[in-house]
Amino acid sequence: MPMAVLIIAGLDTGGGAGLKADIETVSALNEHPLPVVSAITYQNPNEVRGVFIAPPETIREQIRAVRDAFDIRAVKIGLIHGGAIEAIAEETKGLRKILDPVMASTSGFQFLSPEDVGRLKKRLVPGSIVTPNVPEAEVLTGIKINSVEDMRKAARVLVEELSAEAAVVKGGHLNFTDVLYWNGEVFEIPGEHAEGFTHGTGCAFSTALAAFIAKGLRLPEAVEKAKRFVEGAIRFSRGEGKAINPIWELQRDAQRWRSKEELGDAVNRLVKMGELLNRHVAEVGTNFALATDFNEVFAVKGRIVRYDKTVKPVGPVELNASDHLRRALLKMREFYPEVKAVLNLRYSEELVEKAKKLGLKVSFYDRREEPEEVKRAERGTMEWGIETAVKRLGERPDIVYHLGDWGKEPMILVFGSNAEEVVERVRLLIS
Ligand SMILES: Cc1ncc(COP(=O)(O)OP(=O)(O)O)c(N)n1
Ligand SMILES: Cc1nc(C(=O)O)sc1CCOP(=O)(O)O
Repeated sequence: MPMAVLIIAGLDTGGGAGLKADIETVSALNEHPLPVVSAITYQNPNEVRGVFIAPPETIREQIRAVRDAFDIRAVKIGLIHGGAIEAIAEETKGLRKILDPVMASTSGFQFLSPEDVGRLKKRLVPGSIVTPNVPEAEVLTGIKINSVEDMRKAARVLVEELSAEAAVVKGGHLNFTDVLYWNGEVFEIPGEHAEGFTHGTGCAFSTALAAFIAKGLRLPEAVEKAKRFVEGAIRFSRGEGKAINPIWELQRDAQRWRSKEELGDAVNRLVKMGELLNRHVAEVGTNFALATDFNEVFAVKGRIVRYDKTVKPVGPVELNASDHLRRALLKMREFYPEVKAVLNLRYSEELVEKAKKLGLKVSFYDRREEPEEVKRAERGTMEWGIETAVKRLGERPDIVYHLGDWGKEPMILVFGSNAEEVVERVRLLIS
């Protein structure tokens, strides 16, 4: 049965941080969110314009309503106002609290005054698991933090002098290592830089921590899992809200499933063109790649090869079963994100002419023009080639070909906005 997690936080109208991120986080981790609105912010992905503070009594009544009906296993406290601190402290007495001391937005809007910070230290830090980032830990402890050693000192002060149950000082602003001080022990949780949007990371981390605590995990394990959850939420973040994506795992898995099905069906239709396709299969084999919205790429393991008079896929459709096409596709998607699929055919003038006659947009690159530094680099040729072809045409190419080079087979790449479109283009080209 899902565990109830009480969330006291503000609403971000931009849909990036605050309650929306918190509710998604708890739901994604399969627990039950109990959202208590502490403030309504007027913000978009670029700026916080203002904030309406919920009166303390409305926060009190919201908490009471759910305390009376749910078995609350953890409380996450995010953006709050100084005036509500007393009510929150009273109404959450006896509950396990995770306090994200939100002081300012990344864009610079100040949520807590110095007096409010003083009240927070006195009334909510004691007994809570506090999750400050480096600037917040500096304000709370007065310690200047430039190293992991300084993070350890700050975490220790939060527990031993300010009476927190535990402190997690997050190293995102420093070196990605988080420092947990708990039960007299220091734990270092290393992390890695994840590429993506980071707005809302503090909210998602503390809420994921609350959800893992609600599941009954020991604190060090809960911190480790919350950190990995947030790394995924950054890596699989999406452009709309310019923020982390707490439901990344659900969306990623759904997209993986759909893409595998779509490509599998398309490969089946393609191999039905066996005899016609046979002579257009490249010497190195033909592969067929399909990208998800998260830029994960499926392809045919072992490629599609000639087989007697027909063709056959060597293995099944799998994630990361392509190197060349994956890189070509991802580069094309940097210019044209709507392009999702690509397939390679053996080069022939006949196919290029046919493509032009069909009205497809054709471009090319010449490997002999590849700059020396790209040639020397391990893996830059496909990316350079696609960029060159895109820039040469000045619009989205449907077909990109190259004439090969020493030891490199000439090739035609057929792009499409989905796997079916690529199959259809191949059908028209070879028929
Ligand atoms: C309603 C609301 N709550 C929290 C924040 C802070 O978000 P952000 O600036 O992205 O900082 P982190 O949560 O990522 O540390 C907010 N802007 N709005
Ligand atoms: C080997 C090769 N070179 C290509 C090119 O366009 O230059 S296409 C290709 C075949 C597909 O490779 P993969 O299975 O790594 O995607």
